Amino acid sequence: MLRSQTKLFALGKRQLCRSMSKSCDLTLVEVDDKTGIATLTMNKPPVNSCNLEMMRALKDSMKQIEGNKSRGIILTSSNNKVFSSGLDLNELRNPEQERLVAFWKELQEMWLTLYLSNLPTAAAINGHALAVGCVMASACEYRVMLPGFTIGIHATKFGYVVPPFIVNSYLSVLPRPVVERALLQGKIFSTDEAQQINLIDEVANSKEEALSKCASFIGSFAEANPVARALTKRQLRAEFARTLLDEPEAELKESLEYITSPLFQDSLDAYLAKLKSKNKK
Ligand SMILES: CCCCCCCCCC/C=C\CC(=O)SCCNC(=O)CCNC(=O)[C@H](O)C(C)(C)COP(=O)(O)OP(=O)(O)OC[C@H]1O[C@@H](n2cnc3c(N)ncnc32)[C@H](O)[C@@H]1OP(=O)(O)O
Repeated sequence: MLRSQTKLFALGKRQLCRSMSKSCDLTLVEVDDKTGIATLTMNKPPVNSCNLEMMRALKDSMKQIEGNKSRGIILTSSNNKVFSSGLDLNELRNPEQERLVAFWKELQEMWLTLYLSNLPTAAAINGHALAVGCVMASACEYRVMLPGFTIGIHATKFGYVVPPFIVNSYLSVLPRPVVERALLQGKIFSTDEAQQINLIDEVANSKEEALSKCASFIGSFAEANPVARALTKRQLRAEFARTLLDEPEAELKESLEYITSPLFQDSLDAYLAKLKSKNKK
């Protein structure tokens, strides 16, 4: 702990906060003293799956960064193979009602916090970004990805209906016909394919380069008035966030009904068994 803090200071970075779970720091926030840009690192082994605590940690970290007058947020991962594997599927399997409600509300709030952040946001995608991993990257304003990884929302492949706000995440970066085809096919894109359709903005050859490209993007707003920028962004994005801003309870109800249905639970069982069996072969 002390050694890593010393290293952060040597790099001219301040450690703003750590969101702790019982056994590890779920998120790490470092602010570059020179640029004022905060790097928010997802740090939930093994694959940054988003359970209730992880999404709460992400939301709290983003709010803390906004409150500390940082100039922008770069979202990345401490795992050099996986940016995020999306929702923690164990949260959806035979869920206890109270926890499921808290979990889904946290997903809604985490997404709104990122999508409507007052600050410029960028994702340094240094590993696979699947399902909600892709949704988080798409909620940022800019995406830089390393080669050799995959990104996409493959929900329909394993029997999940894609909720409207997740559709909207895609719609804010991709043209409608591309979104329709990608979601209906459950398409997972390689880095090259993602660049071709503009799901990502740039490719970088290392995490450092990705962080630097994200920082340059955030720096491009240096001349913009932060309040005018934030309010304009909110106006531009409000339409896609409307369902969750106006009717979160209705979206929650619809999702809970679907998640607890035998149809969903059966396909989840089969999918989880397939995922686990991969490691037993
Ligand atoms: C209108 C009605 C609305 C209804 C709405 C309801 C439906 C909502 C659905 C919305 C859509 C999507 C939401 C999601 O995000 S679902 C999550 C989907 N994610 C995945 O399918 C990712 C699966 N994981 C992988 O493909 C790979 O793990 C990886 C990310 C490519 C990494 O590969 P790896 O070889 O490095 O690691 P691996 O050995 O596979 O995994 C390590 C252990 O982690 C477990 N694990 C992986 N991903 C998850 C996950 N998402 N949740 C829980 N657990 C996960 C994996 O099983 C390994 O465990 P173990 O070591 O074998 O025990």
